[in-house]
This record gives sequence, structure tokens and C-alpha cells, in this order.
Amino acid sequence: MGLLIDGKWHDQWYDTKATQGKFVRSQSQFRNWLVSPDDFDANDATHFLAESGRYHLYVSLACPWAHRTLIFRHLKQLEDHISVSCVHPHMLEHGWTFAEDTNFNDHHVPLGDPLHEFQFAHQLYTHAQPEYSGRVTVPILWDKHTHTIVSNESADIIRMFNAAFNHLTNNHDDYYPDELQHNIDQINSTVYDTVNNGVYKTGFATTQAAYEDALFPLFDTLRHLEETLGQQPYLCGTQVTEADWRLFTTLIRFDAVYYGHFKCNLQRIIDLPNLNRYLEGLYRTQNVADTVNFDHIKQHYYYSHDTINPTRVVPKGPEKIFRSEF
Ligand SMILES: N[C@@H](CCC(=O)N[C@@H](CS)C(=O)NCC(=O)O)C(=O)O
Repeated sequence: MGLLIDGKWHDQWYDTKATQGKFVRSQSQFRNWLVSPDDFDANDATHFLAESGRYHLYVSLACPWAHRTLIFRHLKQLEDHISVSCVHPHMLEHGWTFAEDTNFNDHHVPLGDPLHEFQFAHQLYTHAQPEYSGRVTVPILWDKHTHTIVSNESADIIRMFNAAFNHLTNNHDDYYPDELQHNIDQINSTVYDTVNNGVYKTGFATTQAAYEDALFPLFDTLRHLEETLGQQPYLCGTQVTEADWRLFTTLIRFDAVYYGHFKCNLQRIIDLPNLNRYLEGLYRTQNVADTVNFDHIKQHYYYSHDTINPTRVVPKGPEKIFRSEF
């Protein structure tokens, strides 16, 4: 775990001393946009043309943020247009690496960096920007033509995948439709703060107060969502939207890692009937189950966070992620 300062790698853990034990996430720095030929403006330096075969997506199969982008790549049938590979689940002194390891082969996403054969993900950042300072995070959307990072922000990448390649795929499914945008944005904002990032704030807290400040709002939101999903199938009503997929990647990891490793243990998702049913329904959608790799998920969290689990013993459970009898 570390970061780049002026293009040099430093191995250091998150500093929570300056923030009273609270984990504070830093902002993503590469914020360009893939746009369809109709919307492309050659004078806008942030615009990248959505073309087949031009982009590569680097993910971690453990990471909930990267997982969103992998799901959208499937839902929007972009497999033949955007190549993909993943990092090794263990994130240690060099950060994310492309180390080969037959123990962690995935059936759908190869390990490694097929474009440059770099060893470390931080080399991608310095290749794009030699003096880069900041964290080295996944997902990374890479442009093979201009050799740079288009975006390292999952919230932006899923929006681009939702709309920019429709002319190539003829898939016009819309997970951010105009009429629901206001509602989606509101749900995203609460779910991001208290759930997606909430589990990290809970797990990385280094004081009791910081832990409880994140834990209670997390469960307030989960209980509220449990109620909502008793009345309607999806967060915005009857239509599955971006808001559901953003919640999904946290829920699917919840009982396996956040409940134990991040001490989010007031309740499990499997014990909340509506969330349990909703989660299973999303998991069984199209090829979504193929994007979930519990081995990478559990190995990453329990093995990489030295300050939380220094023995690196990885628990075997839970036996079940869903309960069908509800
Ligand atoms: N806001 C980013 C966050 C991505 C992120 O934090 N990814 C984690 C993996 S779960 C990471 O790469 N962390 C490495 C680090 O913080 O050094 C996004 O949504 O794309």
C-alpha cells in the first residue's frame, strides 16, 4: 500500500492521524470522457472518441469500484470493443501488481498487463504522467492510441460505457435515463457516502468514535433500503438503474468481508430478506455472476490490510451468500 509523490513510489499506509482517526478518500485525478462520434468535439481536450479496440480496462476483481466498470462492460456488451485485465489480489508494498500467479487465474479476466508488461500499476500512472502525485487506484481506463489514462474514476467510466458505444453495439439499454437522473443522483449520493464508502470509513477508522460515526449511518441506510425494497423491486422503482449496480458491488462483498474484516457487524445482508432477494436477483442477471470472484475478494482484503489483519489468515466462510427460503 502506498502512493506516488512526484512520480516516485512511497510505501505508506493511509494517514488517519491528521483526521481524528477517520479515513478520508482522495479524489480521482484523471477525469476525461469517452464520447460517441455524434458528441465528439475535437477542440475539447477532455474528449476521447469511443472507438472499438482502442481502450483497455485495468481492474481488480476484488475492488467494488472497479467491479462496477466490469459489470457495465458486460451489460452494455462491450467485451469485443474494450479489452480487460486484472491486478493480483494482494496489494502490498508495491501497491497493485501484475504478478503472475496460477492460484488466482480467473475464467473471464486475465491477470497482468498485456499492453506494456509492466510489473506494477503505478508504472501506468507514471507512463501517463511522469510527475504524478497521488494514490494509484483501480479501475484505470487506458487509451492505447495516446498512451494515457482516460479516467480512473469508476462513477464516470460507467456513465461513458452506458452511452458512448451504442453506435457500435446497438445496445441502447439506459441505466441513467433522463427522467430518473435526479432520483438516481440523490440515491447515489447517500449510498456513496454511507454504504460504498461507508464500509471503508468503518473498516479503516482508527478510533472508536470514527468507527461508530461511520457504522451507524451505514446501517441506517441499509435499513432504509431494506424498507424501500419491500415496496419496489429496484431503488428507483421498477427499472434497474446505475444506482442498483453501484449498490450491488458493495452488497455482494458485505457478508464475506465487510461484516468481519471491516467490523460492519450489526447485521448481515443474508438476514435482511428484501436486500437478500434483491442482491440475488442482480447477481443472477445476464453474465453478472461471471464478474464476481470471491477468491480475489477475500484474499485481497484479508491479506492486504496489514494494520487490520496482520496474520493474513483468510477465513473460509461464509458458506452461503444468499438465502432462498425468504
Ligand atoms: N473513486 C475511485 C476509487 C477507486 C479506489 O479507491 N480503488 C481502490 C481499490 S478498492 C484502490 O485502488 N486503492 C488503492 C489505494 O488507495 O492506494 C473510483 O471509484 O474509481
